[in-house]
Amino acid sequence: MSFLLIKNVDKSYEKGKPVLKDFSLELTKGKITSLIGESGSGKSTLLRIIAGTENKDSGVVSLAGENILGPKEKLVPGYDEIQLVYQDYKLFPNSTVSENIQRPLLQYDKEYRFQRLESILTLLGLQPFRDKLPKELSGGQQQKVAIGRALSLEPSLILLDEPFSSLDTIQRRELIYELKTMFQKLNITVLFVTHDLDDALQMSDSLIIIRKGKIVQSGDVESIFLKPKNLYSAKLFSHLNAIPETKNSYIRPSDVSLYKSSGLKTKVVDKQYLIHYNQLTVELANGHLWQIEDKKRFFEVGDQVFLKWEKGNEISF
Ligand SMILES: Nc1ncnc2c1ncn2[C@@H]1O[C@H](COP(=O)(O)OP(=O)(O)OP(=O)(O)O)[C@@H](O)[C@H]1O
Repeated sequence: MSFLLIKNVDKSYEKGKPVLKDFSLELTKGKITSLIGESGSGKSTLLRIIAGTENKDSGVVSLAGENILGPKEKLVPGYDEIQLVYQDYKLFPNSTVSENIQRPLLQYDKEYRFQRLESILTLLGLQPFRDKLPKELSGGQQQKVAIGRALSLEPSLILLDEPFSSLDTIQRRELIYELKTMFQKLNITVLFVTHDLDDALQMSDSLIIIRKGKIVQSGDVESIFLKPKNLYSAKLFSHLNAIPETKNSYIRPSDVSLYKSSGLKTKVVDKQYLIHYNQLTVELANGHLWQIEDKKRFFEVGDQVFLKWEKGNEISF
């Protein structure tokens, strides 16, 4: 049964310029889902509508059967059980870590507040920083405080709006792993919005791809990778090489094998040293350029290289 239900939601800020178009989506309880889309595709608008802090023009959003209303329909916008975490943390700069985390709990009694605070500090490994100010913490630690603050109200749905964008790769990987494990343990439903496929895949196996306010494809990562519905979904995962004399057939660089003699004849025009292979740009007889992976780091610029791939690995639309 779906826990979060979004049905036929439309939203535009300006007449004739829809940001979300007949948008529908269902999430099951306790599942982490990544939503990926380029800048301006409507991701943040969608999250604000789900959180009840943005009005929609039409459609329905419900959580566990309860309709989520926008600011126009609800006196105090937002819901305790739905928490939105932003890229820029939005911490109170003059409040300590503990004060920031407890902030949403001010109307609760002292004992509950203290108990929530201690469990969150422990859960997120923030005990050593409890009396520090945000500016004394790293970006990753500040984001953990923001997530701790969101968790203080025991939400059942967490919406993450590009929360790792300002962190470096190592910090990001570590934090994503830590949070993913924690969300699973707490059985919290998470919708993680990003424009970075790597981050999306680190966080979950379930992916929604949106473009210009519409879902382009959704499902488990492997099935989207193996059977992308369109060029946009396919290109999110890797470069695509257009196969000559076909209409819309492509092959991924990782599926191409390199030979010294037989196969599709090409010439190396550029070589780039990458961590696991040399990335070669090769020119085909028709003048088209392909990208391929030289895992043995054998070929040099100017060499002839012949290419083959297994039948069935082509991606066709
Ligand atoms: N409050 C607003 N008022 C007017 N236009 C807005 C508002 N918020 C967003 N928009 C416009 O709606 C479109 C979608 O924006 P949105 O922030 O939802 O996309 P996004 O996918 O989250 O983009 P990004 O990754 O850059 O944050 C953009 O064209 C944006 O300029």
